[in-house]
Amino acid sequence: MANILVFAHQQGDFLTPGGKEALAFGSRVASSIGGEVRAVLLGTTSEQSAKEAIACGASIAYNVQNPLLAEYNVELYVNCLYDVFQQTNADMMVVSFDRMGKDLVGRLAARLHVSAITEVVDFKTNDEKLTWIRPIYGEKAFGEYETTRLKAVVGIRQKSQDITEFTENHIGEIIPFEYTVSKEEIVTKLVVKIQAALSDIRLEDARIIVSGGRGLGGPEGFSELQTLANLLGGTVGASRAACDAGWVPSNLQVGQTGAVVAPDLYIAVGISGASQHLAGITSAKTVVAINTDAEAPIFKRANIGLVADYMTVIPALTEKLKKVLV
Ligand SMILES: Cc1cc2nc3c(=O)[nH]c(=O)nc-3n(C[C@H](O)[C@H](O)[C@H](O)COP(=O)(O)OP(=O)(O)OC[C@H]3O[C@@H](n4cnc5c(N)ncnc54)[C@H](O)[C@@H]3O)c2cc1C
Repeated sequence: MANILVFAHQQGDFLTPGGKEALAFGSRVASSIGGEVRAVLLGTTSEQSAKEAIACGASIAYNVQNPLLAEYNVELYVNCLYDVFQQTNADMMVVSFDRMGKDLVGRLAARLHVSAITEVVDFKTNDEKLTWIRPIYGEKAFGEYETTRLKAVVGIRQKSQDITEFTENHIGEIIPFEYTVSKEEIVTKLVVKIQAALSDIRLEDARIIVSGGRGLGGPEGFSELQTLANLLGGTVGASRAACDAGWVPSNLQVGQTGAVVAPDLYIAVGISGASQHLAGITSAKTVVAINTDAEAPIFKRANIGLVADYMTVIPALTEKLKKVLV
């Protein structure tokens, strides 16, 4: 019977959507190949998130209570997850491939000497082989990758799993897990924390995103997008070109190498719509594009398109909305 260990990442007392997705995926694999899901929670002081992990399908939730783990540190997290994996004889580790997962998956797989499979959205089983499915070529195709043995660290693509079907009635056990480390042993130290985001709403959780690209011509344009986003109760995103230019912090980047988002409304302003950008917005419900170039690829993805200069459209739209909403 396979022992599938899931890193159930929590924020405060609750699991993150990514942590729940990883549990949902682990549960699907477990019921398909015959196995059980165990969750590992790092740095928790309350049992609330461990109970949630059990409601999400875990038969055991290992609660690693160490105050040094309260703050994310890649070195500590890899060491601790490695210990839990080895000591619980796990066969496979499932991790959400969110920002933290992108940091962890490769390092953990290297430590464990197992395969790392990233951006996984689905799987198939046949003849004791597992086939992992992940988008390739900027979502234009899906690749299938076989592993002949279970041992692997699997990174689940964000927003790819259904997390609506959990039941509070699932029964499981919370087991405290001892992980000891002294401050002196930690090589990587957090020196300073810099508040980078323009908004408190995480891109991955936002219902409305107003995103800007190189077409804004500079950082000033982003203040206008911020005003519009605030009015709509949303947040600001950006293309890689705008982030690379230093106009906004890189944590606002949407796309293949940035955040994968699934808002109800995505307003792309001065963004051409390169495949790498579109890879981050495949799950956006309604896309509005504002671009001066009628041939820009973003219009193929957009539900509503305006061939116009953003400098005329955004202030007019903001004024109109102020009258209606404020
Ligand atoms: C491996 C790899 C990974 C990548 N990952 C990402 C990623 O995660 N996210 C990402 O975004 N990119 C990514 N890129 C970069 C991507 O290929 C594009 O270069 C980038 O998305 C372009 O950004 P942009 O649309 O802002 O700029 P541009 O392509 O330069 O487009 C600017 C647009 O603004 C329009 N415009 C100009 N003036 C105005 C105006 N006044 N009003 C309205 N519109 C105007 C122009 O017509 C144009 O369409 C990646 C590239 C590689 C190679």
